[in-house]
Amino acid sequence: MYKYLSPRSQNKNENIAMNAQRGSAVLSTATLKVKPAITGLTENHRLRLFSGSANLELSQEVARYLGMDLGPMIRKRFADGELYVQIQESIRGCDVYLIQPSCNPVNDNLMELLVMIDACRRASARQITAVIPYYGYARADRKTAGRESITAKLVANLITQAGANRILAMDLHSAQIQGYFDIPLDHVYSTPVLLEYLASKDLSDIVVVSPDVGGVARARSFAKKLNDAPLAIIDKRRQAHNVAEVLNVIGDVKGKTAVMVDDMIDTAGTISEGARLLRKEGARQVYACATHAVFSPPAVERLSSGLFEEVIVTNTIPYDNSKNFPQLKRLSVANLLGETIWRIHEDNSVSSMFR
Ligand SMILES: Nc1ncnc2c1ncn2[C@@H]1O[C@H](COP(=O)(O)O)[C@@H](O)[C@H]1O
Ligand SMILES: O=P(O)(O)OC[C@H]1O[C@H](OP(=O)(O)OP(=O)(O)O)[C@H](O)[C@@H]1O
Ligand SMILES: [Mg+2]
Ligand SMILES: [Mg+2]
Repeated sequence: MYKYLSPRSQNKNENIAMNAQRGSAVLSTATLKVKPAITGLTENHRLRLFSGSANLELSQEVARYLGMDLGPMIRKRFADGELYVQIQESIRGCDVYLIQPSCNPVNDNLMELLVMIDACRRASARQITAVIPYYGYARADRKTAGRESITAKLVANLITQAGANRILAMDLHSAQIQGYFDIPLDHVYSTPVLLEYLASKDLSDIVVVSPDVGGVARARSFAKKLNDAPLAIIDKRRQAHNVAEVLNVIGDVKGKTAVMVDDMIDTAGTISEGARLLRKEGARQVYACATHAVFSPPAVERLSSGLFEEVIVTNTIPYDNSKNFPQLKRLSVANLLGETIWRIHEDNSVSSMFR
């Protein structure tokens, strides 16, 4: 499976080494490959990285991995609240990567992404890739009742219409969102980062649990990579928006270490109600893993109430450290995103990172 580097030195002249081994790539110092972005070797296809304001810290980490700086960009608001963006260097003929998760405030962050894409298109960028570590509006992925919008599709239309040529997204809420785009979309997963951390904990007698039906494929794949651990599935219903009700657990959890896996934790209703049921059914320990820490109130209260040994999330969404709680572990997906950007730029396989 793909093995990512621990944060690299900020030395811009440092090279990344890639050593392909049996279809998976292991980064090592054995074979060095100089990045064109650093050396200017392929000047026509220069890679440029820009960040929106949604998660600057993550963008900076990605830039560090790639051994480059974030491109200069002015972003400000006019007196009336409208947004102004100007790229501060020529990007004519460049391959531009715009990093912007559409997290809360979702409409502002989404609009900023659209304006950035439009600015790059009008500045004659050769290719524009929208790097969207967290895709907002993803849960509106179908009509669950009459006269609703499929907003995830609307967002895909907006991003495409703005001028993006390609999307890089991480752990989309549902796989079908890939098909909402008619431009290439690389879908990557935080799994290698989560699994590496779990491996360091040396847990035994694991059962991987999907907290709802939508998470089954994700949990099954996770279980396979955890030495073919058994799978359990929770039957969750929603009688109202933002209200999760768990009915039953399918599978044996008694005496086991339950590792719940989900794409996101929002209000934490799903994961905490699920954990309560797992405890009731005799699970010895409960770990929660999720890529996107949306953490809308009262998530922190629910997650720190003693149901979990640990709550393991990533940094696709920025986190207010004042809301930390003892069980929270935040892992970085910056190197994984950086490696993916590099592979896209170099026309190398992305899927082989996750075999
Ligand atoms: N952002 C959202 N927060 C909470 N619930 C949402 C959001 N966007 C759409 N929804 C609703 O979630 C359910 C999804 O249906 P599932 O069968 O649970 O996938 C649906 O009622 C959406 O309106
Ligand atoms: O923390 P919460 O506020 O409970 O929200 C997070 C949950 O909501 C979504 O599932 P959804 O209800 O869409 O069900 P699905 O995964 O089966 O589509 C998401 O996949 C999480 O499971
Ligand atoms: Mg859903
Ligand atoms: Mg779910």
